[in-house]
Amino acid sequence: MMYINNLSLIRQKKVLLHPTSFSIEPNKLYALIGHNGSGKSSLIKAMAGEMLPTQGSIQIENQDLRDFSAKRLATHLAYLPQNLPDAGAFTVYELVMLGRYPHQKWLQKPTTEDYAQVENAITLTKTEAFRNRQVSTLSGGERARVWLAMCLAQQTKYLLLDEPLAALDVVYQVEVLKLIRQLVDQQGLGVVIILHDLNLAARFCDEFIALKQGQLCHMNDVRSTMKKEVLHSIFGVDFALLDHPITRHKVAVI
Ligand SMILES: Nc1ncnc2c1ncn2[C@@H]1O[C@H](COP(=O)(O)OP(=O)(O)OP(=O)(O)O)[C@@H](O)[C@H]1O
Repeated sequence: MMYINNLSLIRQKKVLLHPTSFSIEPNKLYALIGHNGSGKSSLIKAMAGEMLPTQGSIQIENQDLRDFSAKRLATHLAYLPQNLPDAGAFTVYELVMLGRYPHQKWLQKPTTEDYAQVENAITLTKTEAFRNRQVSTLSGGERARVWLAMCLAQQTKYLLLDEPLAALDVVYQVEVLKLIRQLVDQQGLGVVIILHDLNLAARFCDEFIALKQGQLCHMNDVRSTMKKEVLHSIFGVDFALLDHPITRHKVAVI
């Protein structure tokens, strides 16, 4: 389990996150939603240990995040930031292999397990076709899948993904969500994913976590979230709910 205990974030006198408590279970896929600027990236950064809490704490497997070395933390959780870093001259294969770093010993060559996990991550994300290309030469969507492959190669219990679909075409948006759903169901991962598409979130996720002006304003399952009054309370606009054969709930802003 991952526990967020009374966490608040203040930067330059601005409250990014008011005191917030909730927990993340393995075997569940959580959609983190809310307006632009509501604090989603800040919260996920803090959960990844990339932003220090102003107050409160985050615990993973009953230990405070601040007590983990960066390397050991990276064996528990993988974080995909919204703005992907420059991968320099790395090839796709080399970048995905970097995901194995937390499992490797100092100056040790990759093990059979490392090679196997890299192959698996490349296959799952359908990035074989450009495995030997430099990451910098890839399209935005291809690059996003490669960084996801690096996170998967890390083989962690928790995945924290900040808008991983933003650069993907409609086909890959669904492909990636199907893959993440499969990892949750078959390998028991706990995944938090920032999404703006409520229909995709309703189709693939188990729970919604909603922020509004730095406040956790709602956390509940899909059925309890996909209601006009709940969505109105989160986003402040009117929604129509339409029947849809696959998603069960189809949302339209009106
Ligand atoms: N280090 C910082 N110092 C001051 N303000 C910050 C800092 N980081 C974020 N903010 C502000 O905090 C608010 C929340 O930012 P955050 O990136 O968490 O929002 P978000 O919900 O992820 O938004 P989006 O959907 O646009 O990505 C924004 O108003 C942002 O400008």
